[in-house]
Amino acid sequence: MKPFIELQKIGLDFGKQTIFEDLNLQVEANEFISIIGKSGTGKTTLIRMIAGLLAPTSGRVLINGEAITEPHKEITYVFQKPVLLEWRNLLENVLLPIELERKVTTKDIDKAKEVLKLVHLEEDQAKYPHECSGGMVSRVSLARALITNPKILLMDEPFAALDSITKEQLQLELTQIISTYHSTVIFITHDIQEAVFLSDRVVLINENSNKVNEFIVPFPRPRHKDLKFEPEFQQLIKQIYESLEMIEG
Ligand SMILES: Nc1ncnc2c1ncn2[C@@H]1O[C@H](COP(=O)(O)OP(=O)(O)OP(=O)(O)O)[C@@H](O)[C@H]1O
Repeated sequence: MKPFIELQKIGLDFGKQTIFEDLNLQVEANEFISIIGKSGTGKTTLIRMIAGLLAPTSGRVLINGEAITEPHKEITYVFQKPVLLEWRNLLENVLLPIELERKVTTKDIDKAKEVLKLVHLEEDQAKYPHECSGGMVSRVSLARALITNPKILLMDEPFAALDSITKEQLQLELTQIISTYHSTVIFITHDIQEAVFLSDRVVLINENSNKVNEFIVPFPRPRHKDLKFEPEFQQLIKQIYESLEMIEG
């Protein structure tokens, strides 16, 4: 079976700086993978290429066997720093991707309310961004990504700025949401525990941004937060940590 997302022999230079030399990666449909690597290894650059926002210098990015040359309708990008429009309430912010394409219908409004409910913000839809906590802003950003039913969700450290309790709640919500939406997810994080808890596979990349190691996460879904205290879970974190230490030197 051909992979849903395939990076074939990717090379990328920014001027004299080589970011990728020969990166190969395959992602199956409905798979959740996390990418971990030291700051500056090219993780954001990698998902910008998958999003069609940046062309590789050599090699190809294929989605469902077709080369990506521009932003793709079925891909949604959740940024590191969520950007909400301050003059629009939360419901209106969630509706933005639809409005940029066409006239909003009552069905769209119902759908926006449904995704806001999924992220536990149904009571807050009339609030404005300045009235929201960091966790709420991240939830709105996730709801806005879901309204288009994306086949592929690219998430760039979406929870990095949150406190650990809020982060944990959002991780649990994300696992539930993904099982409802059947999206394929590529998730960037610096947090090994987060990567293991959320993913089917954790991919480590190094300084030359060539994939160096990957770890299959064998725990069945749905995953409960107590999984984090299981010895097998801790053992896998240790293995990834040691592998990361080795590639970072
Ligand atoms: N548009 C660009 N033009 C030139 N250089 C760039 C551009 N975008 C990124 N870079 C450089 O490419 C390298 C990789 O950047 P990238 O943001 O992908 O790293 P990252 O692994 O996501 O880092 P972090 O973990 O800190 O977010 C960095 O050295 C960065 O300065």
